[in-house]
Formats: sequence, C-alpha cells, structure tokens
Amino acid sequence: MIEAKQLTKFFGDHKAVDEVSFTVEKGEILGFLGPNAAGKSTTMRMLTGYLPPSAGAAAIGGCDIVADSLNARRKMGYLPENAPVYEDMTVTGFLQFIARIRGLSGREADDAVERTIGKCFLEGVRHQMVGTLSKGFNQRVCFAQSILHDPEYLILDEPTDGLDPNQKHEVRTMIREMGRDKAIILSTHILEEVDAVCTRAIIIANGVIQADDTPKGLRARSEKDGSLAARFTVPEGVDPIPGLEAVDGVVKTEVMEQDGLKMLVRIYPVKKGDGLAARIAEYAAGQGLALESLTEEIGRLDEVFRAITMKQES
Ligand SMILES: Nc1ncnc2c1ncn2[C@@H]1O[C@H](COP(=O)(O)OP(=O)(O)OP(=O)(O)O)[C@@H](O)[C@H]1O
Repeated sequence: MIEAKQLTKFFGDHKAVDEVSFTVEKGEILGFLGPNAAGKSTTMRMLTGYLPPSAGAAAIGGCDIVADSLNARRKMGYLPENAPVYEDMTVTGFLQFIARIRGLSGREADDAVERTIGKCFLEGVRHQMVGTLSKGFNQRVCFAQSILHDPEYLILDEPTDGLDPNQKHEVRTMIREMGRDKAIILSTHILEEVDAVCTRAIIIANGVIQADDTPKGLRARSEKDGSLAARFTVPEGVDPIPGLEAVDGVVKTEVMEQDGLKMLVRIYPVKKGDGLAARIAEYAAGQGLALESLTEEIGRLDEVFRAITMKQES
C-alpha cells in the first residue's frame, strides 16, 4: 500500500500541500489531477522521499519514507516530472547502469534490461545515445528506468507527457497491465487518461484534496449526468416547455437549440434513472411532438474538474 498521512509542505510562507491523506492499494491506479501549481509534483516528491515533508508522513509498502527510506525506495519506481538521464550513454548502457544502482548484477541485470527494453519498445534505439533521442523516446527511457526492477509500487509524474498519440496509447496499455498487481499513482492534465487508465482519481487544488472518487463517481457529480437530451419537432404554434416541465419527475428544462419547429431540449430529472425517458416519450406521443431522439447524458470529467477547481480559485 502507498500511504500519505496529512502530508504538508511549506515553501517559505506558501503552503503548497495542505494535510493530504490517501491510500492506494495493489490493483489500484490512482490518477492525481489538478490545475497548474496545485501541488501534484510536490506531493509525489514527498511520497518518494525526494522532498522532506514539513509535516505528516508517507509510507511505501509499510516502510516510512523518511525513517526507513532505503527500503521504501527499493519497493518503488519513480518517474519524476523532468526525469534526469545521462545523455552520453547508450539506451542499453543507461539501463544497465540503473540495474547496477538497483543492486542487480550479471545475468539478473541483463535479464531485467532486456525485459524492460521489450516492454518499453526501445529495441530500435537501444544503441543510440540517450542525448540524441526524440522527446517521446527520451520519455520512454525515463519510464523504463522507473520499472526496471519490477517494483510493487509506481509513482509516475505525467508519464505520457511529450508522447505522440500512438505512444500514449502504448504507455497507457502498459500502465493498465502493470496496475493489475501493483499500486500505481500517476499525475496527469489529460482527463481522458483518467478514463483510459485509472480506477480512482483525486482532484487537488491549492494543495487541498477536493475529490477522491472513481471516474464514474466523479462524472456523476456533473449536473448534466443522467439528464435527457430530447430532439423533436413541435406542431405549429405549440410551446412544449410548460407541458414537459409538468411531467412527473422533471426538475427543469433547458432549450439547447431551436431551428423553426425543431428543438433540442435538455430535461433534468429529480432522480437519475427512475424511468423518466419513458414518461417523456409517452408525453411527446400524446402531444403530437415528433420525437427524433431521446438520449441520457453522461457527465463529463472536464466539467466536473472545472466546477471543482474554479470554485476553489474564486
Ligand atoms: N522548490 C520550490 N520552491 C518554492 N516553491 C515551490 C517549489 N516547488 C514547488 N513550489 C511551488 O509549490 C506549488 C505547487 O507546485 P507543484 O509543482 O507541486 O504543482 P503541480 O500541481 O505539480 O503543477 P504543474 O501541473 O504545473 O506541474 C507552486 O506554487 C510552486 O510554485
């Protein structure tokens, strides 16, 4: 388990991280989301022992990151935001160097390097100098060093930053696979990454956790989640809105589009999933509204993210 207990960090008078607490179990992939300067990297640097907390504590697999730092670091892989690499080494040479730092030697080190080169799709550049790699391949090498010793716990600061769409897809697939038996935290600005990879997400703003939920649970916080989008044509001279608002279980409606007699109306239910769509369809048929489509909306993470983080800023 990765455990953060009231982690707090001051830089001078500025409280960058404010009593952040959470746990991540094996089998979980936690997305760490937040606007710029929210405190994501600072939290990760404290979790990995690169930055001492001003208050609070962190433990990796039961080892305190300050009091039992060496054991905690052995158990984890860390991909920092601007990961340092040795530019004048070849990719293979760099990974062999990392293997030695991780205490591997001989056959064990060779096997770990080969396995990682395969996993991270680095075969084609294995003899190239790290300093001459493209940004995306450089990021893959950084990722490779974090998983070389097959750690139980992984902390990844923006792991797909700088990758092209195909590479992003490959790295996400890899993270998902590794997430089956490891505990993983990844920070990202990309909300689709949360849907693609994470089993849970934390939204942090101004150093404080604002939400900690599954992607589905976060989407459900959107006002639009569970609302109905009804597209229909009304008979000449008919205003359908008062009648729609009087249907049992409707809170309010919102006209999204109107073009002559054609309308798109959003209908908000009192309670999600209580069969309102059937009642709306029945009402439309009774009133001669020609219903073209009636769909249930799914809340969007970007709306929830904006609502949560903007509220914090204002
Ligand atoms: N070494 C430091 N000295 C002083 N202030 C710092 C230091 N590191 C971070 N900060 C400040 O702490 C706050 C949080 O920074 P942090 O890098 O953790 O944010 P972040 O959420 O990772 O942002 P981004 O998404 O932009 O990478 C910011 O206001 C930043 O300027």
